[in-house]
Amino acid sequence: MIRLSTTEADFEPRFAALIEQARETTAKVDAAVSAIIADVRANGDAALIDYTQRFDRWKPGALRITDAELAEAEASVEPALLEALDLAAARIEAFHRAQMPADLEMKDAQGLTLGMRWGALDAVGLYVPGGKAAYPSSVLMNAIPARVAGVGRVVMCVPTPDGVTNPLVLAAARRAGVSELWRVGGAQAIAAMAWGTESIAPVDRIAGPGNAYVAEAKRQVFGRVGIDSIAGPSEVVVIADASNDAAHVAMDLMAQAEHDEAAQSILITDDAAFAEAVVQAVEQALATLPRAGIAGESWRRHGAVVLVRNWDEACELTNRLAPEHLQIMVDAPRALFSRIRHAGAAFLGPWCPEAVGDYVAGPNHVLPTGRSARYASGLSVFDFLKRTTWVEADRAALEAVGPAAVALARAEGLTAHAESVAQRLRLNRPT
Ligand SMILES: NC(=O)c1ccc[n+]([C@@H]2O[C@H](COP(=O)([O-])OP(=O)(O)OC[C@H]3O[C@@H](n4cnc5c(N)ncnc54)[C@H](O)[C@@H]3O)[C@@H](O)[C@H]2O)c1
Ligand SMILES: N[C@H](CO)Cc1c[nH]c[nH+]1
Ligand SMILES: [Zn+2]
Repeated sequence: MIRLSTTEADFEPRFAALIEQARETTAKVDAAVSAIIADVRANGDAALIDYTQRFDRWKPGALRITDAELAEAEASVEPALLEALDLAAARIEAFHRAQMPADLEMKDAQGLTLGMRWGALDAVGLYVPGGKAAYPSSVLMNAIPARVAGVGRVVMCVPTPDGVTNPLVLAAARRAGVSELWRVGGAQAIAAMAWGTESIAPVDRIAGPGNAYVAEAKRQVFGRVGIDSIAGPSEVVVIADASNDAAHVAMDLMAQAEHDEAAQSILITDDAAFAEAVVQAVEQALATLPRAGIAGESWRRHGAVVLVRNWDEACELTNRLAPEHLQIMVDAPRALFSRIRHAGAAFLGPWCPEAVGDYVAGPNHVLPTGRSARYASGLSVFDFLKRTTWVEADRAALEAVGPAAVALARAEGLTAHAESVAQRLRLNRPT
């Protein structure tokens, strides 16, 4: 963990290095990932089985998880957990249904009718992480928007380390309407969904979070398929003033740190004593957390406490960090939020820990990382929809706008373009 203060002379290079850390995570694994993708393209299922043996420590007899296994798993989950899953699912569905856009149709002054029609993708691949922890919540976050958008074939890949399948993951997949479930993880799963293998038919777009290997693999298959965003190792920036409980802030930082040694948790505050209280509280938390190994490593390697002179500085630094998650725990958090341009998702006020967004708030927890929140957004129904624009014209409409099209086509030297309009209007060719 590093301590930074905007009053220090060497602040700028040290802060720049902190920004780079998150980007470097996926860059470090790019060669390993391209080799895995090439192998899956060449050797299909055999490569998937080989990598599962190597990275997940077991050899699958069958790659696909059957409907019977899904039903059996669901039956084994305690009812209280299924109720929690259903509450989360209902809230996620309500929020994503509210996102569904309307088609557009307008008739303009020249008499053309112009439209934009939304349509669902045919087949999508969802990655649900499962290396260091199982993520039933990520099943819901991935699959519900896909289903709400109207996707026909919803494929899901999840690693099952040591051959152990998490029953709640399977229950979530069943309830969220996943059509095919495969026990494959990592870059090999992304390659399989992008290129196809003997058993897994390729999809049109891949969504979902994962570790550095998964995030880099999505980046590398982009173009062959669409992707949602680079949703890699988790990140949080907490902007907090001294009125907060240091133990709460420490736990908010550790909530992301416990995902992955590569995760990044950053506190920005204007109070030096509060900063130290949070650092102490983090140490205390690490003494009790079951995942202290991962969280401690993440905190030591990528954690930071940044002391600022004022909230203007906090906003500027946050915009440069473009974190996946931002918690704002100051007076009038909305006013400060209005000055934030780059963050995947924001959580306002002391009663809104980010973990509420991970599970039950409703907005998606699959969010851009590695500073990609500067240009990307969290998963939504829009990742499973695409637009087709359309135009309808009658003779009068073509007469109104056609001559301008002819003039522009001739200016571009594209005679067939010009003629396709001109002949309809019986215009004369230029001499
Ligand atoms: N950004 C988001 O929206 C979001 C949401 C949830 C989780 N996450 C992140 O997802 C990640 C989950 O990571 P995880 O590891 O628990 O599960 P994971 O499923 O993402 O990764 C496990 C897979 O990684 C591959 N792998 C591991 N070591 C490898 C190696 N040396 N070489 C090649 N491949 C290797 C294996 O194939 C393994 O199956 C965390 O980083 C977490 O922070 C992000
Ligand atoms: N915080 C993660 C996104 O970075 C999502 C998650 C799932 N379960 C718990 N947390
Ligand atoms: Zn989380």
